[in-house]
Amino acid sequence: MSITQNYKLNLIQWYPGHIAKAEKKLQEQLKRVDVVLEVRDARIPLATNHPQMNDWVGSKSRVLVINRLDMISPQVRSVWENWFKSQEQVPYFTNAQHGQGIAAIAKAAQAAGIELNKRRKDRGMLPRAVRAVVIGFPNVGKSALINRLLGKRVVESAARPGVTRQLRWVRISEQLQLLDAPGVIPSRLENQAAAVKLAICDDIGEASYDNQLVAAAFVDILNELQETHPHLLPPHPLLSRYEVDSIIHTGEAYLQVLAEHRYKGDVERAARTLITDFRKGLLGNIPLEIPPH
Ligand SMILES: Nc1nc2c(ncn2[C@@H]2O[C@H](COP(=O)(O)OP(=O)(O)OP(=O)(O)O)[C@@H](O)[C@H]2O)c(=O)[nH]1
Repeated sequence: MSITQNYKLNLIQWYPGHIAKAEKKLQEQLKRVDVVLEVRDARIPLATNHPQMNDWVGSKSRVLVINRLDMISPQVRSVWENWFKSQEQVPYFTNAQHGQGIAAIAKAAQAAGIELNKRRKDRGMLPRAVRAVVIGFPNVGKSALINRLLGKRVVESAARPGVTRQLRWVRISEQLQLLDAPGVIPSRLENQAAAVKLAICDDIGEASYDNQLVAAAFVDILNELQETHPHLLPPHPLLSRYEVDSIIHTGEAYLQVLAEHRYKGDVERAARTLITDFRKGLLGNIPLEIPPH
């Protein structure tokens, strides 16, 4: 059992109506496509998986995109690659900000079209372009991925989700067309260990939370990983940046010590700085999850 499961975060639940509405919108999008491009955050590939995903995708083809490749080390990428392989899944690693790995995504989606058109031909139907949608948790890089696939900006990156508008198809190639709006997976906050990781990575959408609890959980996760997998982390990431090491402290105690050392005792400022520095990559490439055994 992970340390973070002991945290009771003050995460505000989405209203049930809100979740139902988001799920309905997602279903509307999924209904229209042959292929689902599912985007996850490379720092937390498991917390950015939704327990209902298999049901939603059903028998459609699925391309598993692990985005923010630049935020994990090559070693961490490699252990995830092996783990997904052991689960009989193929992960496609991307950096949607700079365009790495994008061509392989388009190719994988198009490959699904070959099967599709074989079936159509058998039924005497004309071939058509394969239809796809990009889905994922808030802020994982869905819009950036769509824009990269298109090679131009059609979707406002970082636009707030929830605005209803007409679904439109955009053509990526002769063989592939894409819904221009990404599908947002509604947060499920029952799993607090996953929720805290989503909050640390800013992948949780419109929920509010206690910065100090989130920052303390971050330090606890980091300490745990430093003990179990030191070779997968940068050496002493907090000591290097703040001149105070975390390893001898609990997350909560570390915030106090850091606040005293650098922020005149302002614990909230220490917490916000920690989270922001992590999100900006200023602490180095730190994964918050490594594959389970
Ligand atoms: N470092 C890094 N940043 C990325 C990457 N992909 C996207 N981003 C950035 O992450 C932020 C969120 O990206 P978006 O494309 O808006 O994410 P989204 O999933 O569409 O977000 P919502 O609209 O909130 O659901 C933006 O500032 C992007 O520039 C990546 O691979 N690496």
